[in-house]
Amino acid sequence: MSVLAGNPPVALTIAGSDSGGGAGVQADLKTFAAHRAFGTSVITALTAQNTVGVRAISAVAPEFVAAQLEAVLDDLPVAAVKTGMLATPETVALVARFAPRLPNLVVDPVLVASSGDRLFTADAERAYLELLFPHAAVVTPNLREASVLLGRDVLDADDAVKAAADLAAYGPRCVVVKGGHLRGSAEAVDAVWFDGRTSLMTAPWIDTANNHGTGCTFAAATAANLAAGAELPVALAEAKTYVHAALSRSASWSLGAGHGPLGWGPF
Ligand SMILES: Nc1ncnc2c1ncn2[C@@H]1O[C@H](COP(=O)(O)OP(=O)(O)O)[C@@H](O)[C@H]1O
Ligand SMILES: Cc1ncc(COP(=O)(O)OP(=O)(O)O)c(N)n1
Repeated sequence: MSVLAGNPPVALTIAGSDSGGGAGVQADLKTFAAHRAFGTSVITALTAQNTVGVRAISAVAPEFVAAQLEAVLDDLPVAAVKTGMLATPETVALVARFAPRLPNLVVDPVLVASSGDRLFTADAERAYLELLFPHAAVVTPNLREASVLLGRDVLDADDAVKAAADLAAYGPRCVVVKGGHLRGSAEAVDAVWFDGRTSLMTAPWIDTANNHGTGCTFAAATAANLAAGAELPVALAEAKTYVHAALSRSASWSLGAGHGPLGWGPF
């Protein structure tokens, strides 16, 4: 048994609960643990969800989200933060007010689950752009989220490159437009805008239906790497490698009738 010398880095997820354990807070805490970060959580919504879809959502009142944030931040040395499902524009505004206390802020603007179920108030997405993006170290929309945020189609790698640059105008230090829903390529391609330049980040494509929670896992791994002191480009590259490994581990599992979870480890 190995014993850690000193304290582990502390990471915080501000996100919704996925009862099925594949996405949301559950995915984030498992990802933090796999990175040897001490995970803390502020829950913004409960979802009754499984590998097939989302059956019901109950948003947590913003005052109670604030109470959770105060409790964690008043006591624990949080070194990086990931936001996932924030559910309502009121909660986006609240998290933005806490931004000065949220170091290394990774914003995954969760709007719609891959199952097609909405996870954020319709037509209120500008709250993300105007209130939260300016505080982010990195924002990580998928293709559909980039489309909704920009009000135009983002369908292929060229569109993703342009979208990353356009979203950067809202003030985050870095933008990753994730290409996990691009089809017909041997590679999983993401567009990254950083320091005024756009590049592509790639990994071999894993052919599996067990892809529920890839976005949560990527953002949480990035936050865990930042909490451990990694520079942003390294944090992103290592998160990409980790998602690939986690997808490989669970590729042949059959947990649930729909899109199954990732193998975060140590399985
Ligand atoms: N089948 C796959 N094989 C390899 N990488 C993947 C696969 N699906 C998604 N990814 C990667 O997982 C990360 C999350 O992307 P994506 O699935 O688009 O996010 P979301 O879950 O938010 O829709 C990205 O780095 C993407 O390239
Ligand atoms: C509670 C909760 N949060 C986030 C998601 C979306 O997860 P994500 O990894 O972005 O994507 P998919 O698994 O839907 O592809 C969720 N479903 N539930």
